[in-house]
Amino acid sequence: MIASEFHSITFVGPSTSAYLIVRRPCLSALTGCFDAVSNAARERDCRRPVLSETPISDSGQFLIDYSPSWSSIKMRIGFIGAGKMAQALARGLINSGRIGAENIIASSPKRDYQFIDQCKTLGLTTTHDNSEVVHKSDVIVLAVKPIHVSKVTSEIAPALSREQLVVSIALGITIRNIESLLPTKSRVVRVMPNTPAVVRAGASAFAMGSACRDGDAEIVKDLLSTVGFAVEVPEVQIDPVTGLSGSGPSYMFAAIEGLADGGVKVGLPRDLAIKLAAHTLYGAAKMVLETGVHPAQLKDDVQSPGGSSIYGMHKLETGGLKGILIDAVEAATNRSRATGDKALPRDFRNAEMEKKIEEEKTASNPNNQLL
Ligand SMILES: NC(=O)C1=CN([C@@H]2O[C@H](COP(=O)(O)OP(=O)(O)OC[C@H]3O[C@@H](n4cnc5c(N)ncnc54)[C@H](OP(=O)(O)O)[C@@H]3O)[C@@H](O)[C@H]2O)C=CC1
Ligand SMILES: O=C(O)[C@@H]1CCC=N1
Repeated sequence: MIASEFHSITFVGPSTSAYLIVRRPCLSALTGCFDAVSNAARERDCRRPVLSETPISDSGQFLIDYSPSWSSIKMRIGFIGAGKMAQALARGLINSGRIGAENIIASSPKRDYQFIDQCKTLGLTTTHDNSEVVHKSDVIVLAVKPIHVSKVTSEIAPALSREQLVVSIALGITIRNIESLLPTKSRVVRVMPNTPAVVRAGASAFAMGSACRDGDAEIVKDLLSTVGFAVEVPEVQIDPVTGLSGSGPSYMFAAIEGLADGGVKVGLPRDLAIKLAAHTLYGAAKMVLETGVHPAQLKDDVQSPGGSSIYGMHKLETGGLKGILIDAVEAATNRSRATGDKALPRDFRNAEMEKKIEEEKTASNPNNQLL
């Protein structure tokens, strides 16, 4: 807790609100007082506190409301790396109306104007200085390729405080590794999102680091739920999530393309074929989610005896459709695991890891290229 930011808490009424005197109206002020506030809240059987957006008096008095979610806090989000996934998340968050573009900053080393133009179109603040992102953010998203993680963590470490949450979306890099690269007790969360976050139809899983506080999982879930489905998982499941939903949009785009090619082959115009294919995947996914019926049953409902779809299905199974999908998820999961191991600085590897990395190099990645 930063003493200069925290003055006192006075409870008002039985359970739903209190006054907190702080000097700065930002999340760090609230999270800085978090222990005191949550202890007081727990005693009163209250839920997570939310700070009012504006002072209710000239003396820096803010209202804490215990009933709503964290979403009304003015959270500042910083992206280290402003590539495809960072932009998808930023665009999804902004389009939700929950986070203003003025509260998002993104950094990239590129001094050409493409990155700046893309971010400016979104209304984001941009910088080439990663520490500036840290200075201006409550939540810092590491959105760089795995090979750049150790470099950017060493750059941001001196500027980082325990009041900030570090969210890594980097392929394969473990929480333990990121924690080792940052100051002791840094609050680290590992997230695997996917690009449909851009249209707020993402699927993300997250795992909490060892120094995270009560309430951090809610902050992350709240943010990710703004751009789609979000679920907390044990970290051991993050590589499998990467193989399935993190990488999955690419499989599904290929499926749409393939279905559309089929449509074109049998005489449909290309643009119509793409629309029909996309709506078909969208509708099938929506049915699974909204009916709760097992996909095998929904598939059977389409296939009349001797009808067209069982003929199509026979072709797909002759080609091993489900087996290929299983192989794809498994291969991508293994690639995620191996990438994380290889991207570790040598100091963090042990003999067992080195052996696994060497085996993986020879078996499945003869060129051993890092991403
Ligand atoms: N794309 C996807 O669908 C998903 C990606 N991810 C993960 O997200 C991370 C980013 O992926 P993605 O957005 O696709 O990749 P991109 O290459 O599009 O973005 C990476 C960004 O990081 C920037 N960068 C490189 N070095 C630094 C540095 N030292 N400081 C700050 N920024 C730097 C790059 O700039 P420059 O272009 O100048 O090199 C680029 O803008 C990866 O770890 C990936 O595995 C996770 C889930 C899904
Ligand atoms: O392929 C990649 O590197 C990233 C990770 C998950 C999806 N895309």
